[in-house]
Amino acid sequence: MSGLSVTATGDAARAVSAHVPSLVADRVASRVAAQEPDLWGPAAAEEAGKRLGWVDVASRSADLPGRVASLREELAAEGVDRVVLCGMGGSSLAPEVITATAGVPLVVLDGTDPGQVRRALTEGLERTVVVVSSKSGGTVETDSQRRAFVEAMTAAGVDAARRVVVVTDPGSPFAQMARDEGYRALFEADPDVGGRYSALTAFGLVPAGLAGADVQQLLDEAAEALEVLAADDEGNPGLQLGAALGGTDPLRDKLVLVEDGTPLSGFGAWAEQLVAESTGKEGTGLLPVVVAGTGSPEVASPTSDALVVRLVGDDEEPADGGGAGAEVRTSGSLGGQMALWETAVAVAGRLLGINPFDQPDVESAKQATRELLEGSPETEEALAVDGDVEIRGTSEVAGAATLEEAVDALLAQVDGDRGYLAVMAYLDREADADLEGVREDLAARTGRPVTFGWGPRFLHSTGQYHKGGPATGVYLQVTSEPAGEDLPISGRPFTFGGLQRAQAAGDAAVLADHGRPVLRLHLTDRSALGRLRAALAGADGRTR
Ligand SMILES: O=P(O)(O)OC[C@H]1O[C@](O)(CO)[C@@H](O)[C@@H]1O
Repeated sequence: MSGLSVTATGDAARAVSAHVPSLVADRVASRVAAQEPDLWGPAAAEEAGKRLGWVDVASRSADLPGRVASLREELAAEGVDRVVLCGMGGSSLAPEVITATAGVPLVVLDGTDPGQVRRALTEGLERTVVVVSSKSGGTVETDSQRRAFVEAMTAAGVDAARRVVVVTDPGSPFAQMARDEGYRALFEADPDVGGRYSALTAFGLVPAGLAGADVQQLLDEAAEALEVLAADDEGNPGLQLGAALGGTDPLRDKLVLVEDGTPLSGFGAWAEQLVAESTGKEGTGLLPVVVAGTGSPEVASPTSDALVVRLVGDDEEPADGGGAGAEVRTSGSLGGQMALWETAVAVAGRLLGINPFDQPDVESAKQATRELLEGSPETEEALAVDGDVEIRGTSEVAGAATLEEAVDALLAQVDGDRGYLAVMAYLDREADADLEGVREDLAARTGRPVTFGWGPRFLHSTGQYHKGGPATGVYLQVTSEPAGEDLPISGRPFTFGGLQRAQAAGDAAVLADHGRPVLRLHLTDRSALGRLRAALAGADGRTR
């Protein structure tokens, strides 16, 4: 028994009835398990041919729990018990949910905010091991974080080479660097598994295992689930969830994810990347909307284009199959749920007619950032300055003279039937965490789904959907001067603050090129956050 459960109601149940029989007839489950690359059309076959290794992850990762446990013991004997993970997207989201669910501490550094980076650098360096994770070995945020740690450790008299563990693909620049620098350990990951499918490879298991999570158990859970998920059977939960995700008609493309009794902690952020980067392309896809709880507007009164997915506990009563709206409930162990969602997203990709294994629109923002880093960081004149807030943006917000007017102008662009608002905050996701509360305010204010992402983290998640998915979004970007001093990056001509601003400007430029309405608010003093929050909440009682 895998303990996996998927139940669907309303339109989701109808999608299951409509699609699962043909998925079974086409032997989709067993063909995914056999790693047949032709399930997503001829154009996707080459990529799929090197991206399906996750289906036998339990055997591919079999040596990892032992290797990680030995390294953890060695480090503990040296008094090293604080684990920091530097990595973005698929290289950090899985360890975050694994350790949060296991209740073991892991410092996840997946940002470039100078204050956030500095904090990670100043707490307990003498007992810290840093896991530097990047599949490509070329991600600028991760390399910058590594440089910062090496410099800070060296300055503190700690032998940095003994404290850096690298996880990367064989042959990547990071693999070479780990050898050249003599870093403590190099874990070469499985190249046949893509970043967002890599939860149960070295990317998820090394940092989580070093932090003390039971990674062998995760693999056992996944192995058990993958057997069930390989069956050409109408009861296969992977086919059911895949059909519910990709097969509603018309497509309910706002996927509202809510923890509702699940023992898993933070699963939504991991699933968000898997779903958004896998499906958001060619003008279609599913927008994950991760909400705080069942009282959130998108759950309490779902819009007609929403599919609500409740992550429930194992003893939850199954929902009945009829009714209006659309809901799905899933439950099961963490390793099982990871395998379930990976399978379901691959199945949904087939139904949506896209290649779930590429991310064609991510590179454009990276390229725009590189150009800005090589030139001047901010070239766009402010349209208006209101106190400590500089206002920039596309033509839709050009007439605004005040912060409130600019916000109103942007919100007026949210389409009442299919639209969504994405808030993208390039701030310190720990110190400025309160800002996340505006998500609910804006959802109530607009009556539409609202996403909230911390930059640059979201660029490796919903960023693909923003550019490649349907043109139904409007975008609110928040940047700020650093709360304290900016932080140089050793050996680089730019600072963490400069990198953060360049990533924001680069992404905004690409969104504008795609014809998306964008409002950019830059706080010249971070104390203006309170005012910003009030303006977004519509604290003066204005609603649309
Ligand atoms: O592991 P890497 O190569 O540093 O990439 C991090 C993330 O960046 C992306 O490649 C693109 O955003 C993701 O797919 C990936 O998980």
